[in-house]
Amino acid sequence: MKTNKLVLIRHGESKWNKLNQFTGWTDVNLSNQGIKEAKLAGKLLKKNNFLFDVCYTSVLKRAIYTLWSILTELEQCWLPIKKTWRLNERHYGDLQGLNKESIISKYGADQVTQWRRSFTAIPPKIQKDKNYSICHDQRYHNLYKDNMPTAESLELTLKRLLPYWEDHIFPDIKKKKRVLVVAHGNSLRALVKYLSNLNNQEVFNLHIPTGVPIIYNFNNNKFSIKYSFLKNE
Ligand SMILES: O=C(O)[C@H](O)COP(=O)(O)O
Repeated sequence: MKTNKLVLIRHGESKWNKLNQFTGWTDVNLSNQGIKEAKLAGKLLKKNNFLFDVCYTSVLKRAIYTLWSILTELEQCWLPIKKTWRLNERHYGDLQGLNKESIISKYGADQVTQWRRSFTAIPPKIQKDKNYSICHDQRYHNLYKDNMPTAESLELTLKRLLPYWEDHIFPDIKKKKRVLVVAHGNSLRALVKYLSNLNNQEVFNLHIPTGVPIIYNFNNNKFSIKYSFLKNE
C-alpha cells in the first residue's frame, strides 16, 4: 500500500521573529528572509516531487503568505486552502509585542524559558483593552468573546487545535488526501507532541525552525511516530 505523507511547515521568518519580539496572535508580515525561506521550501518540496490535494493554515498572514509561496513554486495555486484560527500561533498574552531579551531582564531567564518551552506554563494574560481589537476583528467573529484566548500555554494551544484536527484534517488524511499544513512554531510543537506522543520534557526541547518541511508517513490508518525534516542535501 502506498504511504501517504503529511507535511507540516512553520511559516518563514516574520518581521517580529527578526526583531526578537513575542508575536502570538499579532498579524505581522514575513521579513525578506522569511519570503526567501517560503520560496525555498516550495522549491525543495517540488524537487522532492511533493504534490498536495488540500492545504490548511491559520488566519495569520505570515502563514498564509508562506503557503501561497509554496503553492506558487509547486504550480498548485488552485488547491483548496482551509483557514482556521485553531492553527494560529499560541496566544502569547501580555508578552505580545515585547522584546524577548527585555522580558528576560524583567522576569529572569528561567521564567521566560518556562513560558516559551514548557507544556503547562501560561504567559501573563493580555490586558482587556489590548485584547479589545482582536475581539472585534472580523476573522474571529465565530469565536465568542468568552472563548477568546487571553494567553495560552502549549497545553491550551493543543486543546483548541485538536477538535479541528479530529474533525477536518485527520478525516482528509484518512481519505488518502495529501495534506499540507502551514502553521506556527508553537501550534506545530503542540501537534508534533500529539502525533509523536512526546512527553513534556521532549516537547520542551523541541524547536521547529522556520520554513523547513516536517514529514510524517501515514500507513494502515496510523501515523509513524517518527517524523523527519526535509532538507537540501
Ligand atoms: O509568537 C512568537 O513569538 C513566535 O512565533 C514563537 O515564539 P517562541 O520562539 O517563543 O516559541
